[in-house]
Amino acid sequence: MRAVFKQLLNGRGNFEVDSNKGRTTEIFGALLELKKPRARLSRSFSKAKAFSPLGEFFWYLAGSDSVGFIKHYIPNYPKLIKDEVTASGAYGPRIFGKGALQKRDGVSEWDRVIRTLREREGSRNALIQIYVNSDARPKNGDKPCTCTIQFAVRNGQLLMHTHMRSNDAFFGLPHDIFTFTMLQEVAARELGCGLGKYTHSVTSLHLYHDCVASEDRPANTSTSGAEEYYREGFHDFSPMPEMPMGNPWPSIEKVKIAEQEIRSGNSDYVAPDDLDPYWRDFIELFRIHKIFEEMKNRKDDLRAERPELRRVVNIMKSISPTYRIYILGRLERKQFPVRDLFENVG
Ligand SMILES: O=c1ccn([C@H]2C[C@H](O)[C@@H](COP(=O)(O)O)O2)c(=O)[nH]1
Repeated sequence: MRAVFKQLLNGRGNFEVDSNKGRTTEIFGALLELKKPRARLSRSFSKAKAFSPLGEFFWYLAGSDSVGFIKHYIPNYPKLIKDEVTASGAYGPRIFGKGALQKRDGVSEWDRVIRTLREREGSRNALIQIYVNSDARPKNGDKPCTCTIQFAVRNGQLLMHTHMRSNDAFFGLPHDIFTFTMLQEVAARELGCGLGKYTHSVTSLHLYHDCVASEDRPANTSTSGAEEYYREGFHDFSPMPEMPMGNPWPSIEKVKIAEQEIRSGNSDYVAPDDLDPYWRDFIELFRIHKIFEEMKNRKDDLRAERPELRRVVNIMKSISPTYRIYILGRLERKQFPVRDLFENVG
């Protein structure tokens, strides 16, 4: 993130481009390489998001194209794709769907790719195409930005390469890196391989000068947000915990059920006892997100909500310290003095 912002804010050879979503500074033909894909959360105090990428990751895993689902994590989503109900360009059905879209008789693209690599490690064919030519029709408001994701096994390590036609460096890139490197780790565990590097190429990697103001996206936040992030200096690149060994799908299925229950209203959901803490943490993060949403929807003053905050703090104490900064960052953004939280809530 630092390298990308540095290049976009000061670098030579960038283009200034008027897109249909606003004026941008663009790097044309970027190649990013993450040697440690678990360091997928690039954190500063002002920009530390975990809830929305995690929600988006489970939206993919669920194979869903429901706008109602993703709106819970990214409120602005319907505006971005100009549809309130169905995200026709959603990645989940294209990766995990087994139905008509793929016309593959019950085998998802994901399963085909895993099978391909099981049969022949050297394959250059473990590729999932996301953007298809029929997406290009002019009136389509939801043209996928990701063209392909591709997996390969080299020296016993599972590598992944994504190609995107278009990537918003401030809002989109952190989400895309998070979700795709999570998919990489799922594939590595499923195949019993080590986790190799993640590479990510983008035709147009850009930063908006002015973006349309909305609840989630105040006007002109990309450039100034990137400048602020860059200037801030505090960046934590410590990796996320490692996904437990073995086939991750039984645990993923449990978290998918939990996520759906919590999103539908049950913020007291109790995670199954036999679930590894790695996966249980995600359930607890979904609960915290739900508690924040309930408070927001009731338009309550956060400071007056001590019992709710107590619940958040208790959950926070029970999960990996990795995620604390996101919870505290969320409270800060709501102008809740974190110091008070510790003094008054414990
Ligand atoms: O996964 C995604 C989806 C969208 N975008 C951004 C890239 C563009 O700024 C915008 C889509 O606009 P077009 O490229 O379709 O004009 O959304 C991303 O960064 N990542």
